[in-house]
Amino acid sequence: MIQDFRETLEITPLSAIEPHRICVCVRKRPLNKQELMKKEIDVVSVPGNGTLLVHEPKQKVDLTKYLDNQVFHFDYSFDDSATNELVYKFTAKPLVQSIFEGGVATCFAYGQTGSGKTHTMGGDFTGRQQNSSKGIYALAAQDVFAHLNHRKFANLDLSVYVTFFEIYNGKVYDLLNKKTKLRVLEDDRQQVQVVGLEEVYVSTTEEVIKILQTGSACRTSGQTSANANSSRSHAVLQIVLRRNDRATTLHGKFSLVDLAGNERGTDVNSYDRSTLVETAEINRSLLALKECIRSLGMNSDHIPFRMSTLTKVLRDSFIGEKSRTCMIAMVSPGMASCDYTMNTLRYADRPFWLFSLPWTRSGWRDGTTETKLEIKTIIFYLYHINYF
Ligand SMILES: Nc1ncnc2c1ncn2[C@@H]1O[C@H](COP(=O)(O)OP(=O)(O)OP(=O)(O)O)[C@@H](O)[C@H]1O
Repeated sequence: MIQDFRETLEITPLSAIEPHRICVCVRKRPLNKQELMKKEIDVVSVPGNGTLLVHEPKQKVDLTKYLDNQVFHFDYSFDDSATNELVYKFTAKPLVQSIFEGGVATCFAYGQTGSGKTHTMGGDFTGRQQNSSKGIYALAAQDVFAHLNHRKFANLDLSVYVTFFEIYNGKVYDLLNKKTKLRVLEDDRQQVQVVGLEEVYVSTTEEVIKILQTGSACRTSGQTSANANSSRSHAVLQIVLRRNDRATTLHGKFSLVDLAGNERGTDVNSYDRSTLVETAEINRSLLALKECIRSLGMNSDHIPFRMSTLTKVLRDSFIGEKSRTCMIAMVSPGMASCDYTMNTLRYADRPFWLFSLPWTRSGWRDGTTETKLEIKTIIFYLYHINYF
């Protein structure tokens, strides 16, 4: 049924859309060896134009079979044939320019365990070996050096630094300094500082790749039902541009975040206390991130960045006119992952949908409270009855 349905779909090639402050994309990975061996059915279709469909085979009471096709829309949707280079071109690449213009950019990889976050950010795997030059981290670094030497930005007199750290169970560990545990402090001007974080000066992509290899090797990992080498922490690579003045003033910052898997407790292989605490902490920080992105998209005056260490250290990403964010939601294509895939898509879909609501526009502030309340109620009611 899925095959027949797919043949009716019109495939649209990828094309760039107008850049905006928050970009939400989805990437489907191919079925892996184990899934192929188990003859798993691929239930995800990506016809292009930002659309992704999840097919759920169902049965009516009279036992006739039918397909329940759930449709999701994003800025971009990448199918299982997309390479890291292609994903990079439409997601993180447009953000590189913004940091040269003095902005703060953030790119998140989000998804279920084993859905391809580390593959996308850090590079493809051959067994346990990762090709770090083919991930979004390295591709972004390469572009940063290309911009640095471009005549348009050469007169800014900038230098490039990197930091690489992980957040595990709400604590920050420096991956470039023997996994030293660091404190996160907020000063009276609400500036968040990770005290003692190693910031390394770099002048070539190769240096960044070396740093990535050293740092990734220290990252906290474990085993889940979907991934034998699962990252249990959020990894953050920051590419920092500083002016070559006496105070090495901050010019722009790009944070590239490989988030821990969004699985529920049932996904992990052991049920000891530490695993449960770890899972609860991961889910809590992902919820905090969602709330911050939603508030950012709604132009809210209050961004709840204190809800978790992850959002605290990324405070700059949610505040300020010049901040730009890209979220890449990864999905596994197999039928067995269907529930998790739906969870990921709903997580990424909801804030995106909210951005187009009237209260996210500047003119909204001028309306009367009663009208605002009425419009909000009607829209929430329509959403509730699945009108959209
Ligand atoms: N687009 C892709 N093409 C080919 N292989 C992929 C793709 N995405 C992921 N994989 C493979 O799937 C496996 C799991 O991917 P990866 O480790 O990136 O998952 P993850 O989302 O980071 O998982 P976790 O949250 O458990 O760390 C790896 O062997 C990886 O090479």
